[in-house]
Amino acid sequence: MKDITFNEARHRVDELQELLWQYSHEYYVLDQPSVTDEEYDQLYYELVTLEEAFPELIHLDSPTQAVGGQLLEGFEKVAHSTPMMSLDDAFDIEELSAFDRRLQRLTASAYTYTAELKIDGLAINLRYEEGELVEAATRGDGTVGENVTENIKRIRMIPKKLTQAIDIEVRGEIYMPKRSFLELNQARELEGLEIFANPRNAAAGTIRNLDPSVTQRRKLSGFFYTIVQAEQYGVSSQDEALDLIEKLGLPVNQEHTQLQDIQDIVDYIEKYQEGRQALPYDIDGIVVKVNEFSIQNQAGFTARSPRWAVAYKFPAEEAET
Ligand SMILES: NC(=O)c1cc2c(N)ncc(C(N)=O)c2s1
Repeated sequence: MKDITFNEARHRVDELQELLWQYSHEYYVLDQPSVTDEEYDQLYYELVTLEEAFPELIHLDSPTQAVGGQLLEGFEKVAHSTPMMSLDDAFDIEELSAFDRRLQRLTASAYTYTAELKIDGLAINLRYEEGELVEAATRGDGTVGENVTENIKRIRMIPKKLTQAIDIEVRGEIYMPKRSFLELNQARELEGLEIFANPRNAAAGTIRNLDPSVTQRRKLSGFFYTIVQAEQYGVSSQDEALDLIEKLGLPVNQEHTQLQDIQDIVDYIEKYQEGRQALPYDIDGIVVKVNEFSIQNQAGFTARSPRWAVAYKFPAEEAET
C-alpha cells in the first residue's frame, strides 16, 4: 500500500464503509446490485487492508467487523423483556371484515390501519445498549428464546451500531433472499449435501448453526417492524415507529403503507397476492395493524396475540412444476 497519511486513510475508510453498506443494501434489499461481487470484494479487501494498517480506524459497524469467532457450545437461553406474541390469522376477506367489526366494538375513536408484508423468515429480537448491538435472540416459545448474538453479528445488513447511542429493543424477521437461497442450494447440491426446502428453513438452519462462520458465508438479511415499549421513544403510531426504526439505521421493508379501511386493505392484498413472485424475498401474507398506539392500547391482547393486528395469509403457493 502506498504511503498515505492518517487523515487520507480516515477519509478513504469512511468512503469505503459508506460504499460497502450501499452495495449491500442494493444487493440484499433492492436485489439490484450496481457492482459485481468481484468489485465489492476488491473494495472490501482495500478496507480490511486499511483497517489493518490503521487499527484505530476500525469502527464497530464496519462491514469487516463480522469475521472470525469461535464455535459456540450451544445457545444460551434468553428471557424476552415482553413476550414475542404470534398473530391471529385471517384466510379470507370475511375474516378480515370480522376483525374490523370486533375493533369497532372495542373503541369509539377513529383509527387507521398500516399494512405490511409478512416476511417468511425467522423472528428475531435485537437489544442495543448505547446504540451498540449487545444481544440477539430468537422467538423460541415466545417467552424464552435462544441467544444467537454471534450469528446475527455476522449479517452484513444488521447494523452493529445504530445512528443514535440509545438503549432500545427492536423486533423483526431475518430472511434469506431468494437469490441467495438458489445459490446456496446449488452449492449444496454440488457438494452432495441435502438442500433446503425453502428460504425460511435455510435462514432458520443458518441462524441455528453453532458455527458463526456459517452465517458469515450465507447471505441473510432482515426487516424490522417493532420497537419494544415504542411510546417511550416519542412515537405514537406504527407508521412513526417504522420511520424511527429506519432512521436508526435498521432495514425496514418499504412496501408498508397507511390505509383507511378494509377495502383499501383488500386492494393492497390483491396487489401483493399477484406481485409477490417478483419480490426478491418470500412473503406468506400481509400483516394488518391498527396504526394508532392509543387504539392498540385500548384493544389490548388475548393470551396469545394482539387484538389490534391480524395476519392475512395467502393460499399456499402451488409447488413449482
Ligand atoms: N408474529 C408477529 O407478530 C409478526 C410476524 C411478522 C412477519 N413475519 N413479517 C412482518 C411483520 C410485520 N411487518 O409486522 C410481522 S409481525
